[in-house]
Amino acid sequence: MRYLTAGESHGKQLTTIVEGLPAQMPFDKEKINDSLIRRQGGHGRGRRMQIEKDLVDIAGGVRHGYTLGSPVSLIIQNDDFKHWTNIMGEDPIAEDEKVRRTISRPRPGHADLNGALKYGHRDMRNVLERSSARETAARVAAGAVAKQLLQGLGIEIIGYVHTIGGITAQYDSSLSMVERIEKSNQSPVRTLDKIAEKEMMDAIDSAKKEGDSIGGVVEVMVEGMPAGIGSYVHYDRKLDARIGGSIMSINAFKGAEFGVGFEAAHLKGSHVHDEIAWEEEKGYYRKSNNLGGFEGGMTTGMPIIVKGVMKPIPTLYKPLQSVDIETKEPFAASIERSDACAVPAAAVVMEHVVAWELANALLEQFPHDQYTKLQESIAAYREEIRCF
Ligand SMILES: Cc1cc2nc3c(=O)[nH]c(=O)nc-3n(C[C@H](O)[C@H](O)[C@H](O)COP(=O)(O)O)c2cc1C
Ligand SMILES: C=C(O[C@@H]1CC(C(=O)O)=C[C@@H](OP(=O)(O)O)[C@H]1O)C(=O)O
Repeated sequence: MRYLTAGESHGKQLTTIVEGLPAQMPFDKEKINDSLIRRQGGHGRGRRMQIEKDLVDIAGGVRHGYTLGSPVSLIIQNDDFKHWTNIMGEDPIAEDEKVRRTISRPRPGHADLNGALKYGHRDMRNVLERSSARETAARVAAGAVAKQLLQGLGIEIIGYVHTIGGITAQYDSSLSMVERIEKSNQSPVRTLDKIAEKEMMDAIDSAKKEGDSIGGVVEVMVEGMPAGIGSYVHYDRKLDARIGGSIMSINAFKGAEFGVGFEAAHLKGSHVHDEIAWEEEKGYYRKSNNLGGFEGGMTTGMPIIVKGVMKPIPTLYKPLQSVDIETKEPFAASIERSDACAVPAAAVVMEHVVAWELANALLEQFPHDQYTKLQESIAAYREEIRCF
């Protein structure tokens, strides 16, 4: 499976094309809309999210609630476009107007300067429009399709906030998937800890008041993946590496860790490696899950637990020093609007990019043109490894 996204932040629309889905897969557009709405929410978002109401339009690949096996085309309108038609329109504009609207002041921490240098854009709007995390709506749409593929195979996934601005959620690690889904969805900062939730919101509010921004850590949990998905035989087939790469590709994400992750540097092997056991009903399992569901680039069959760290939002009301690329003079950056914290939204994004990698790996290992055949193959494989 593969997908492409197109569209600028203040352009007409975002387009996602998903190719390689099996035919006959139940397809519920409302599930995509639920994911899109979840991504938009969260304490700390800026004014743009009051303008947008992300809803998907299906423009191909689906008929009467089932996939056809042809590319699925997903469209999300940018409601803000109506305010940007002369800035973002495709027709040429008068030279003086162009000069007046040119952005020549790069923001530290964003893609502005590097993108301008690389593509030769003297107007950095040509960079920021596509480097904007508006594109994550298109990725969530693709991931929401992947989630539907996973659900029919008994695989559930949820993302929630672990840390915001140094406040870390404390939650019972034995919380079930259903409890995690409920708590994450009910929380305005998508965390599982009510007490931390209040502190996180306060941290966001005070950063905002100071004209600053904060980042955090997001965790994704997956249940129901069979063991042995991915491969150890080649670097680019290691599923944990692929997931890590896709997490790092989310705007502002700076790292990913599985299970105990970086903490492994301080622990003895006997406190890291998960002992193996077997029972007739569930087959092989681990007595602990310190490695977060991966060994040798393959799933262990235990829940996947993966975290991603998001840096603070780069666009700040509090000015940072930069250099105007026209005058080469230093200036203190000032802005019109921005999120103060988008970690809750990023939890939803990460959930969906991980879902995509899992669905893709399953289809790679069990290639099928028809969804029911994929379901049968996975069921047979589960049975085969249970009594292996
Ligand atoms: C959901 C989400 C919302 C974001 N909102 C903003 C924002 O309002 N302002 C901003 O400057 N950056 C925002 N970012 C981060 C930038 O898009 C990101 O820092 C930028 O693309 C540069 O990429 P890098 O940080 O990965 O190097 C957001 C990121 C995510 C995931
Ligand atoms: C539009 C979204 O996020 C945007 C991501 C973003 C950035 O620089 O990444 C900057 C802001 O855009 P604007 O300048 O239009 O306010 C955010 O609102 C979204 O998440 O849908």
